[in-house]
Amino acid sequence: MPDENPAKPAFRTAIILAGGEGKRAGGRDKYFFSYRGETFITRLIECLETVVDEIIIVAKNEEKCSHFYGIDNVHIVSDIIKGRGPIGGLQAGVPEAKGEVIFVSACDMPFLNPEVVNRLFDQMNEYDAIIPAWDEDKVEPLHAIYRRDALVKYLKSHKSLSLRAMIHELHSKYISVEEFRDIDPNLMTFTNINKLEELEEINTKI
Ligand SMILES: Nc1nc2c(ncn2[C@@H]2O[C@H](COP(=O)(O)OP(=O)(O)OP(=O)(O)O)[C@@H](O)[C@H]2O)c(=O)[nH]1
Repeated sequence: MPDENPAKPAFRTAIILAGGEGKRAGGRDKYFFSYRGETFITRLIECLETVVDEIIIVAKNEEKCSHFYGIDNVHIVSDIIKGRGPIGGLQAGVPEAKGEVIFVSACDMPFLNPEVVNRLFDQMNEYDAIIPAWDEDKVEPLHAIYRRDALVKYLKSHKSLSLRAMIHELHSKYISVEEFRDIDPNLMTFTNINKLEELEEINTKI
């Protein structure tokens, strides 16, 4: 008899970390930077809604993101304690996540590629985290997949606000970014814009 109830794929959450001081951007909110008239945060939502079931935006200032209220499957939460960096953002976002697996994204990645995100989800298996890596020293923990339970456990007992310490403690698998060149030849998905000059450059050159 055919299987009438095939295994449902795991519910997927994306967390966009939209806080930070943006010192290198002159104190500006990078998620409101625009690429060709569209804000980074809108571009991220448009990309991620094609590959996850819900999106959680963790904002330093929830009010500033209030125009995203009402978008299907997009939730906005505030940092519980401000100024703790990305780990602080995760402390607010992870408890809200319904997904067993979570894509964690920075807010300053305007060229996020949904196929790359999908491929990361496909690698999950028995690991706590799947982290793209350029080499041993340069890794992409804010363009990575995490198992929710592992994050919950880590965030309950962590002693450091360092992302590097977190991925070191988790059972992480590192994947060379080169694995994604077939779908994103220039690896644009990993581009992150920290400075006004970099913003100007992408809007004039690309
Ligand atoms: N929710 C939340 N996100 C944060 C926090 N700190 C950093 N982030 C996010 O984490 C990502 C990486 O942050 P960075 O670019 O390293 O730091 P930044 O503070 O945004 O920028 P700089 O001050 O220039 O270092 C960005 O998407 C930030 O928005 C925070 O305290 N809360």
